[in-house]
Amino acid sequence: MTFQIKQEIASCGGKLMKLSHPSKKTGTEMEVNVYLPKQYFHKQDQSIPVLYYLSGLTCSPQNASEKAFWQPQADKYGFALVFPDTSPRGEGVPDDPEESWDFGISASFYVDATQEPYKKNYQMFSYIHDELPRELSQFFENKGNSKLDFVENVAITGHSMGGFGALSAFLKLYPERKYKSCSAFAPITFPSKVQWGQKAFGGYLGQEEEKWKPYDPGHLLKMTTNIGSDKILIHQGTGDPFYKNQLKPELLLEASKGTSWDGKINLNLVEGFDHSYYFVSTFVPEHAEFHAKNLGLI
Ligand SMILES: N[C@@H](CCC(=O)N[C@@H](CS)C(=O)NCC(=O)O)C(=O)O
Repeated sequence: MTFQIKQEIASCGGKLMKLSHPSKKTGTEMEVNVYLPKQYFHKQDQSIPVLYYLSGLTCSPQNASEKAFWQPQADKYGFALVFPDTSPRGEGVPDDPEESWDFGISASFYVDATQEPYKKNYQMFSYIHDELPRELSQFFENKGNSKLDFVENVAITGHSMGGFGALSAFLKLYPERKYKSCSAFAPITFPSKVQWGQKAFGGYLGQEEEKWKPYDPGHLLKMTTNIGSDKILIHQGTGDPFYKNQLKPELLLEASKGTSWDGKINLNLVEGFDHSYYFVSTFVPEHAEFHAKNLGLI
């Protein structure tokens, strides 16, 4: 199984590669964008770390590639970027019976579904955190001047549903130190407590709330022990229409009280910012610096 190169686009000092590949996990062709920073094109002694960016509801890999402005930051510090898709797509992939944009296609919530008819294709947790990094490593092995590290020296971030996906994966895989750092832009922080999350978890994982806990950051904080000085960086705009009813970062802070994550969640409420990429791109430089430090680049 390998990748097809759909397009290679010169961007900033490096190159954006638009790729697609057949996924065993989702049973579909998956699109993914990879940004190779300028350092990739000059021989490096050290391998180049990777930052994964998970997008929000209604997105494809294109939204963040085009308007989050990560590329100059990747060049500044020397990390590569991976922008996966937000769900499986294509013929036969079940969508939301209500035809809403908050569930189904482009709304996978990055979990491994256990419920019919979703479980066949909606295996996004295993796809993103296991299959995709392995496949990318193989594809890029012995290509170009530099080695890319898709598996070990990696960090994760995301926006909205993708912010949830980043928090969830970081905490769920924390015992094995899969991701060196985690940040999020306007994330859904405690999905079990809000309508978007209840609909998604109910549909993909079933109605039993116990089955939601292993993906829910609000519960994972209690199930995972912070072993050092690890912090999570979050920005949330106060003018975001989803802030008070779906995202609710205060719930995460509350849930962290008395746990090993108490005081380790750096929540920045930023006055007036909305939910859009105008907001995301404004705070990308701060998140880039945070991850660059944790990836050992500065
Ligand atoms: N389609 C929804 C908005 C959904 C939305 O805001 N999606 C965010 C992530 S949750 C996004 O990134 N949208 C794509 C974009 O801004 O490029 C609406 O009509 O209200």
